[in-house]
Amino acid sequence: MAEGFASAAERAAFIARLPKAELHLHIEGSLEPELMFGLAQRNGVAIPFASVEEVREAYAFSNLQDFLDIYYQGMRVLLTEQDFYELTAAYLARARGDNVRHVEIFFDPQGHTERGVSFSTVIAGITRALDEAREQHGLTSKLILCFLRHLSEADAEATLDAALPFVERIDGVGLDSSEVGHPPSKFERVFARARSLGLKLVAHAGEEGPPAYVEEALDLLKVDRIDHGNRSLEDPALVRRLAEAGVCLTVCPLSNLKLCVVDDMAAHPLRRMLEAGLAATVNSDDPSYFGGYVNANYQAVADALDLSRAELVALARNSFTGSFLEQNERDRHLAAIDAYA
Ligand code: HPA
Ligand SMILES: [Zn+2]
Repeated sequence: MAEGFASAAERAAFIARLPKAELHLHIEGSLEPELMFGLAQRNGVAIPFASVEEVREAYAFSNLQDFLDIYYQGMRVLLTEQDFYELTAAYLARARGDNVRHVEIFFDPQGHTERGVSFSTVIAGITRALDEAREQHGLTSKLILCFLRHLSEADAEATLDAALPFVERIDGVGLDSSEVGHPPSKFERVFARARSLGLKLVAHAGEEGPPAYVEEALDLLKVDRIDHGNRSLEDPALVRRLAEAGVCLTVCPLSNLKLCVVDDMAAHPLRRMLEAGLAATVNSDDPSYFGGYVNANYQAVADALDLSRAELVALARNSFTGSFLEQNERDRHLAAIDAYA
């Protein structure tokens, strides 16, 4: 047992009550099978599953694309403002239950607008739930619009145009979907425009793609954070650069296992990242599809790697220092972690 914990149960209780932020969460990836069924029925959308159990059985993936195919199919049940509200409210309730104090949520507007759902419908439903959580529970949030990298840069530009009337509600842009063959360089111009609008910038890189994609995200897109970043470890010079610049990595242990980015949780690189001085964090990515929300991710990787109290505290601290919260807000959360630990 790692230093400081008498048992696995004691570590689980420590994780459960540790204040944390979640920085890598696709709201469409929090669609639980029960809600998928309910919305399919309410909206008259056909889904190729007979039961909730059948849906869960379909969640066996051998790579990112396997997952994406089912993820885009799942989101087809989301049609109305109320649907997006219920989706987001359900995630926020789970996050609160995990003692998450701040969330930075991705959404994929192109997955909806291409089906005829308007940008305003999507953003109205999501922000209604975010505002409610802030007012009722003090759970703060930022919203990050992701461009689908398997589509063209022109499509991303059109999506940024569609976002302009709502830019006050959007804190940043990101890049997700099929990574290999769609390098960050493909989106250099649209990221430059987002930057000129004052938006924060993030990108998925080094999940399946090579370390060079992480470098491109830094050099060409000028991102503030790297989502995943696992394959950075293959390049010692890149590791040194990320560590020296304090670039936050939003790591997703259960996602990595489910998408075969790691073969075994015991081989997960999280401790190696911390030992290399990287600002790694723990996140759930698509919790409904990958088998757990943020505490389940901390739990799975902490058990497999026998993480210590100090390592868990470092991960939680990194989640706030890597967030887009204002400095005084970050300091308030860091003080809460110090008081708890
Ligand atoms: O883990 C992911 N990687 C890339 N695209 C995604 N879209 C949702 N989740 C993911
Ligand atoms: Zn992701």
